[in-house]
Amino acid sequence: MSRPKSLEWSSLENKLQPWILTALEVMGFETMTPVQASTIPLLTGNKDVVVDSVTGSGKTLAFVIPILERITSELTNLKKGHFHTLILSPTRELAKQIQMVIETFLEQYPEELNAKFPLRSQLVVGSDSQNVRDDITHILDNKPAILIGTPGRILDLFQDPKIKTTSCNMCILDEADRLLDSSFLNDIERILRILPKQRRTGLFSATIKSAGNDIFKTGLRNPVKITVNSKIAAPSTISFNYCLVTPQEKFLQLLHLLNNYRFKKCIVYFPTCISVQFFYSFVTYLQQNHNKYLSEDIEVYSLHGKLQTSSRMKTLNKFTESLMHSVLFTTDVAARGIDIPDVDLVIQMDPPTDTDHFLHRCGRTGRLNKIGKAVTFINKGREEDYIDFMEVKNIILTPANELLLQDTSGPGDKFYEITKNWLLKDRARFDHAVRSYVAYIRYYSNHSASSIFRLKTLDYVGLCKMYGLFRLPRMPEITKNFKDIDPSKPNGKITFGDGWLVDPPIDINNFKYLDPKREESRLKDLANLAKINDKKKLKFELKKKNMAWSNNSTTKEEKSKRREKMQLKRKAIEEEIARNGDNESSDDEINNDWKNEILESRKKRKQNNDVQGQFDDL
Ligand SMILES: Nc1ncnc2c1ncn2[C@@H]1O[C@H](COP(=O)(O)OP(=O)(O)OP(=O)(O)O)[C@@H](O)[C@H]1O
Repeated sequence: MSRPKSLEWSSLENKLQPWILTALEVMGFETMTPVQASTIPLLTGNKDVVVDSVTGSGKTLAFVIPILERITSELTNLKKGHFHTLILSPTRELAKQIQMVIETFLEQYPEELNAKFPLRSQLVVGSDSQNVRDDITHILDNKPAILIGTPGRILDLFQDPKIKTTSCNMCILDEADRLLDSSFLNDIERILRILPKQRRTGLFSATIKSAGNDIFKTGLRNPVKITVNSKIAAPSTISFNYCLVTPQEKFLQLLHLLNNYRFKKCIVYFPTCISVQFFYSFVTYLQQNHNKYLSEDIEVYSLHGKLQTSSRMKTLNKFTESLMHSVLFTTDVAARGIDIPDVDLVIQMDPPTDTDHFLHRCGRTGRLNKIGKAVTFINKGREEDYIDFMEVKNIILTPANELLLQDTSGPGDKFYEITKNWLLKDRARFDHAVRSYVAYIRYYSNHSASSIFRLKTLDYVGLCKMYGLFRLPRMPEITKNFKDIDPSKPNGKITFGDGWLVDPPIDINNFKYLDPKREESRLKDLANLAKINDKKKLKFELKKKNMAWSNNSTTKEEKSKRREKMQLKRKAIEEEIARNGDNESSDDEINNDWKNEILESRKKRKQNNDVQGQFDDL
């Protein structure tokens, strides 16, 4: 099969089924895109494919049409528990989106055919409202020919003997390089081993090169590589800009840009889930109380991997369908594949740790010949080398500082006061800010371009101010780095010149939670702590008076048991930090802020053990 000479649907050698052509007409897709013209004949005609084509170039239809063609040209009734095609996606949102595209086609599937050969699809993703048993019941009742899912949940499904994989003759990996990276590879290999060897396999991505030779772990047979526009890394309709900012003014500058630049829909990428949560609640407060910073006419949504599936899907729908100027605060969970045609502005609060993510994030705009703008904030005086670094990767970033508020000295300090005062009204906000800050340092320390994004040169004070903090959270990284920079500070104790970070402007013991229950439990903890301190004091006094207090105290045996227990606990915490990617976990200074982070994340994991994959954790 060769690529058709024109982009007309009718020019395909194997004519498409009439109902598929009707569906294309209804959708208004008059001609094929180049990637569709190249891929459809091959995948329909029994070839394995590896497809590399920029974001927004129409890869979804390049596999959806061959799937529907192949199923309906065979027209066989599936036995109970069997399915025909498996589509794998790294995120639930993308899986849902693919299913919606398939369902749009199926609306045109003729009734008389459907009566004899029903053709259905089913989503198989982690969800708060449906467990894997529900998935199985649905599959047994509805006999879907196409399953679209995320790797973890598909693997769970395949553990049930009622699900039969022997009829599966096609498997698609969308965002294949992501599915083949270390966090998913194991699951993908297990899934592919379960599927029949005699099947067609298709790999699709805008950054497939990153998967390297791992593509052959998918059991491809004589694959055809399809590369569209190999010289360009991104669609030419996207203008790539950067703005130089300082951490302290970064959020203020974001709001200024959103208030002043004309856009329809904008996606703002933050480096962590917790910073999305933090800035989303802050911006909601600002819109209600200080709307000069962000007009109430702009709708803001938040989407990240810690939200339950149903609310993630709802948010994405609302953002997609909104007719207002709307902004989505999100993480890399919405970086790949998500197709919202009206997005004309993408802002990255920080460059992503991975260059591929840069392309995928920016690729949410400028899709299929539409114009889009992608702005990346870069820390002034520290990260400018990133511009050259991206040029080497064929992405030319041009300056757009005119988008920024020009004189920030006064407004910047005023904005910090507003952020800080908002924090001071509720201790929960302060905790949230500390955790966001800690997570940010973790993100920064894991940056792949570590020679540009260096912890040692980070503006810690500015960063604290961005979160409205008034004291520097204790972290081994910071203590270490500042010890190195300023050895005159004894034991790494940091004073930061003006000392504002070590001397909180409030009595920390009287810093209250607004939530009465939380406050009650804090007061209880405080009282217990006081008791422990009293006990310690008493022991100390008794010892001083040289009295025999050993009868009251614990035996040596008990003490050594307790010490052992403490050591085990400490080891567990250190291991948890190591698992979370902190390469300084061996440091003795396991500090309170890290512990709080871990305890909090454990609590959350208990509440929602449904969270899936590392990517979805973002
Ligand atoms: N033949 C076509 N004619 C017009 N529009 C099309 C055609 N094919 C796809 N589109 C539209 O183009 C947009 C981008 O398509 P799609 O989401 O498949 O891109 P993609 O290459 O998968 O992007 P990404 O790499 O970001 O996942 C969608 O809105 C889709 O509806």
